[in-house]
Amino acid sequence: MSQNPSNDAGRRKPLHFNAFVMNTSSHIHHGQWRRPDAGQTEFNDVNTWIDLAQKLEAAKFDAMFFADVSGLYGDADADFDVYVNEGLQIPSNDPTVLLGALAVKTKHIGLATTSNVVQNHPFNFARQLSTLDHISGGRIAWNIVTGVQDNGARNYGLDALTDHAERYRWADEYVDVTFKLWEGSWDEGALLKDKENGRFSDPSRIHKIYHEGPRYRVEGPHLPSPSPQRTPLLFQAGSSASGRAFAARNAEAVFIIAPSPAVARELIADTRRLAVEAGRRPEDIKFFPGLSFIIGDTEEEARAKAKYYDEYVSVDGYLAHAAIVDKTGRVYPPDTPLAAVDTNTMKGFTEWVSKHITDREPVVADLAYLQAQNSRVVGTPEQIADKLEEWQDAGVDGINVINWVIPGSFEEFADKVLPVLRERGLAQTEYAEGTLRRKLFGSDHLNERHPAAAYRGAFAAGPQSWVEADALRAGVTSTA
Ligand SMILES: Cc1cc2nc3c(=O)[nH]c(=O)nc-3n(C[C@H](O)[C@H](O)[C@H](O)COP(=O)(O)O)c2cc1C
Repeated sequence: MSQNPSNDAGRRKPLHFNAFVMNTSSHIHHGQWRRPDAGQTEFNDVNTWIDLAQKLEAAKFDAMFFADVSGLYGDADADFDVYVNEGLQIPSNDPTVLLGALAVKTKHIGLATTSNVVQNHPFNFARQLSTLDHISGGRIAWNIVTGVQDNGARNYGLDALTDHAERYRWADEYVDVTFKLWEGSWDEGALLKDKENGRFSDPSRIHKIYHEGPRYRVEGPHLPSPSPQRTPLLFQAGSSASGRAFAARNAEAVFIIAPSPAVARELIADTRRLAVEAGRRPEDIKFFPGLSFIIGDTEEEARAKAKYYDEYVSVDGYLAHAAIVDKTGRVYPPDTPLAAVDTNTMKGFTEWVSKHITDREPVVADLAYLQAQNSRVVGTPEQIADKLEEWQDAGVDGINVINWVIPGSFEEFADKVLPVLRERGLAQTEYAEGTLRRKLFGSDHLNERHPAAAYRGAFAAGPQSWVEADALRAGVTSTA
């Protein structure tokens, strides 16, 4: 679908801006934590995050987006010295827990956490996010990830990272359980708080879900009552064929790393096409590339700053982060041609990079190069605004702003770039009222085209015991 980024008056539509962060010292731009102005070394201190969240809210960022991992990157059995030396996502703290603190210290900004299907049982996870959605007044988003680390899988009792296609089947069942709990278990009006008649809730409007699948058996009901959004806003970040199909069915926002607006355009068009095939509309999914900015009042100043940032670059760090392992968990050397890579990890990212480097043989080190160089925009606020217009013309709806240092990168972006973007209509000046989903899509709840909506009101007429549930499933199986 072609996007029309301008409104009737010819002004640009605002892009959404997320601050992309991680509860650790070295997230994306490795080595920068050594800079004197880098505050991310103090990530254990909750005030680092509260201060940042409040600054971002004052600047009208749409959301704070926390990445997360379940273990270490790299070779499954090699030493992990490089990660520890670099502070590369170890030590790191749980973002979902942190959101509880940020929720009470902010009022408007969206709060997105990343959680891998391996790390938490869906019943417990659904309860945690409902609780956070209550605490925050409906500002929670979930970045659904399936994990990319062997070590992350081994931390949860598996021998190795689950096969790529199977990970997405796992994610399908995982989200299915959460959708049943969030959307179907409690009907509207079930919560009474009727002091006179002594009825807290209405049992006829609260349902067990009797979910049974290959990995999970969950009876329900959901323990929390419905939170403002019920289902949190759903982010996703995979871009392989299975990843795009999963996003097309389930995601409301997709985080992409694209080497150029042209590649983003292709990826977006394809995912939107798949969304339509899945019964949704192209505009039901918003796309966010990750970009970082080096901002100068003049071009010379911006270039000089880039040189200074480069002095702190850790090549070892970028290579270690981009390390791609084969299916037995062994790291490919950086000069391995991408055509020779057979991986279970970042399949989509690897495929899209190989497809779009056409002037030479793409190699594993190009993945590190892309993170380090291609995602950065160096220039004056006006030049940055021009670049963002190019991304918007390619169909993106917002930007995940990747930081070099905390809080400086976001302060600079807020002070220097956002005013120029606002003049062009490219950034919001005020928050819209209501939940995060209402701010982005105009309604508190998932729209009726989303698969989770099918569970609304579905369980009153459904099975009322495991015996009935099993019989129903057996019937469905035998007629299938
Ligand atoms: C931009 C981007 C950000 C991601 N962030 C995370 C993350 O924070 N935690 C995580 O476990 N995986 C993360 N991933 C991994 C994806 O969720 C996914 O598991 C991976 O890309 C493999 O899926 P694919 O082959 O479909 O792309 C990210 C991937 C991309 C492209």
